[in-house]
Amino acid sequence: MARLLKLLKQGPVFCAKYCSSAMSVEGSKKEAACIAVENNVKGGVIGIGSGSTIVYAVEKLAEIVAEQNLDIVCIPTSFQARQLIIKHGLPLGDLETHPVLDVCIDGADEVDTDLTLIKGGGGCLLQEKIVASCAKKFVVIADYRKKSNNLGEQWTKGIPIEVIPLSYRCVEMKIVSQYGGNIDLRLSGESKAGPVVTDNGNFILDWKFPSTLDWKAVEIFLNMIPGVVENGLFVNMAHVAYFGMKDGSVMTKERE
Ligand SMILES: O=C(CO)[C@H](O)[C@H](O)COP(=O)(O)O
Repeated sequence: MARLLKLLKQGPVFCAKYCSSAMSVEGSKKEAACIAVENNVKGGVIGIGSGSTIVYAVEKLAEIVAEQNLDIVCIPTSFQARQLIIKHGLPLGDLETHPVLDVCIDGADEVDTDLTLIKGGGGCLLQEKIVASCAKKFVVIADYRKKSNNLGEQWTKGIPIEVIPLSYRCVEMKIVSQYGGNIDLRLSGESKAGPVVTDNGNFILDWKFPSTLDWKAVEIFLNMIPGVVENGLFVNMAHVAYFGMKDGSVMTKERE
């Protein structure tokens, strides 16, 4: 109890839930997702992110919509998100009819102390960034492995960059000549020979950057390269992050 009281006094970083047993990664994703939905969804237009953590958020959303008879519309950020919304019987909308969202909830691959994010581990960064940019509030949900002091400490696969297929070699060369590091074209693996093709028909480059950089400058540089459609750096976008911690607590970090 003393530890709980101490955590509750920690200003914007506080413990929303506490239990003493060690939590699995999946358990911590679920805790973060549930608290984020409880705290941020009161109805209205909701952006639904992609990945494994968002699955728990949609389950919780379906639960509270049924319990509280909430009036919502869900805007998907990917094919996966659309299927999740449909599976749970939630109202499906799009940006054409709902260009302003009340809140967007999404996972992340890494979150630094400024709430700068790397996203796109699941290859959905383009639609994720578009939908998040239309939301009055962008809420990130993540397990403890995603919380980091500097980008690259936790997520070692690099910054995903969505590119028009014919441009991928030229884009690679321009990035490496400006900043260094190395780049892999993301491949499908065993499911299909050849590159991953995004929901938008593009390729993904994963850039392993050499050091901590000025992320806003990098984001702008990347998006100025002809052939780049979007990159997985989300700078000054997230308003709040919920981290499910190993001890079962949920840590909340707001952008300063
Ligand atoms: O950006 C994403 C997909 O493009 C995901 O939100 C990110 O990869 C986190 O996924 P998970 O919740 O499975 O850890």
